[in-house]
Amino acid sequence: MRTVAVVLAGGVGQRAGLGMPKQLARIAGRTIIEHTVAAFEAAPEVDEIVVLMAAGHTDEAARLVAGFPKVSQVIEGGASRTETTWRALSALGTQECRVLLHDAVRPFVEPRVIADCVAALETSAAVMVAVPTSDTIVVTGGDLVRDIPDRAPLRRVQTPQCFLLSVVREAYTRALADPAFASRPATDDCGVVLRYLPDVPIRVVAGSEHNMKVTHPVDFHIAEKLFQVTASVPSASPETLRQVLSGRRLVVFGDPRLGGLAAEHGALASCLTVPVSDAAAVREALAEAAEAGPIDAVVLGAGTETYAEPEAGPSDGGHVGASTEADPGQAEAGSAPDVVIAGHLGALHVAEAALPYLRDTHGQLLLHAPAPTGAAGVSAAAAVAALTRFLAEEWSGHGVRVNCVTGTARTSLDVLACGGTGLVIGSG
Ligand SMILES: Nc1ccn([C@@H]2O[C@H](COP(=O)(O)OP(=O)(O)OP(=O)(O)O)[C@@H](O)[C@H]2O)c(=O)n1
Ligand SMILES: C[C@](O)(CO)[C@H](O)COP(=O)(O)O
Repeated sequence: MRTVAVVLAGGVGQRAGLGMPKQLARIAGRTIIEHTVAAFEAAPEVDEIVVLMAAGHTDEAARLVAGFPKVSQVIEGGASRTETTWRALSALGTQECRVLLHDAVRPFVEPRVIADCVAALETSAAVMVAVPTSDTIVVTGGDLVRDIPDRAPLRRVQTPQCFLLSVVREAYTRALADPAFASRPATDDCGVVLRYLPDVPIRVVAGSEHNMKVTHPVDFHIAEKLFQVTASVPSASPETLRQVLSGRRLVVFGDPRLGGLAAEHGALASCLTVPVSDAAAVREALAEAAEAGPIDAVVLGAGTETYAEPEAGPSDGGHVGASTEADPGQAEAGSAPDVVIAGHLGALHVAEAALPYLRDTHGQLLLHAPAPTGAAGVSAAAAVAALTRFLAEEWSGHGVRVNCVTGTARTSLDVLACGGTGLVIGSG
């Protein structure tokens, strides 16, 4: 039986107050709806994704999700969440399937939650995701407290809410035929099943505190921070790496290991050993590399391993390897530590020089952040992370992705292959 994830993005986001649907707001360089669709695209249990989008924004949604092969339809949503769900159910045809109804504005849904939901559908026709409440919940009447229910069995409800199609469709058919439903609509899909098919048990799967719903203005700040601390990339398979890298031209400043590893997967990698603290030298080197053909990715290498040599004393802030700085003594004695000069300034120089080439190929810039050790390392790493997020946002208009990594050459390849932007992997 196929499993279809339905991403409900039909709302207008009134409470968020952006003046546009909040699912189109960017967090960590990507719209919320893209993050959410990406979560289901990556879930092996999901075969197909159907997107329901607010009226007037379906073309934009279709453009945003065009790169996700599992997306089969982008449909206009309804005036209420219930109506949007009904449109989705109507679009799914008559053949039985598993349906995962998910709020587009819950972009942090975790692989474990999706897997648990699909597994629970093996034995239950209706599945809800929920977490215990850490607040005391009260029942009010006017401005008075009427009751304080026992907190232990209370749960806060999340999505996805998952069903066999025939079951959820029957519940909605009954609800829409009931004149009382319009005056007291359900706030979630399990509520429709509970009210109209009370004999169908609804299984509860443990949700996650990360699976927040972006609803109010403050949630954008929380979500941005959550993306920063939870960012990770899956380990790409050799087939994926070959698919992504084969025939692609990579220019790597420093880090010959990364260039070599990329070449093993079919990339055409050029490793440049120019001093990245010299903006003109970086520009010239890239111009020369571009003579050989379009550039798909530019990497500022020489990260962790080069900066965090154990023998580097705190006085010099770590040294920059010869692979990045042809002449490590280039940075003037007594000036900023090399880790700042090559790590931060080098990132600025490489980014500035790379944009014209990456714009042409809709390519990717990958910056290696210095290891966040010592005052110089910590501040340089933070600067490169902030630069990454800023450029990811700014360059998304050019179709150029920007990511940052502190880690091994292999992790860098995973980041190059992951399709994300604005990611800071391996440090905050
Ligand atoms: N007519 C609607 C209303 C809501 N939703 C979706 O249901 C999810 C949860 O709804 P909510 O947070 O209330 O989103 P909005 O309706 O956009 O927000 P608001 O109520 O503040 O306007 C969102 O992904 C939203 O896009 C939908 O598909 N169709
Ligand atoms: C479905 C839901 O996310 C479960 O908590 C919630 O009920 C949606 O409510 P909203 O008012 O449409 O955001």
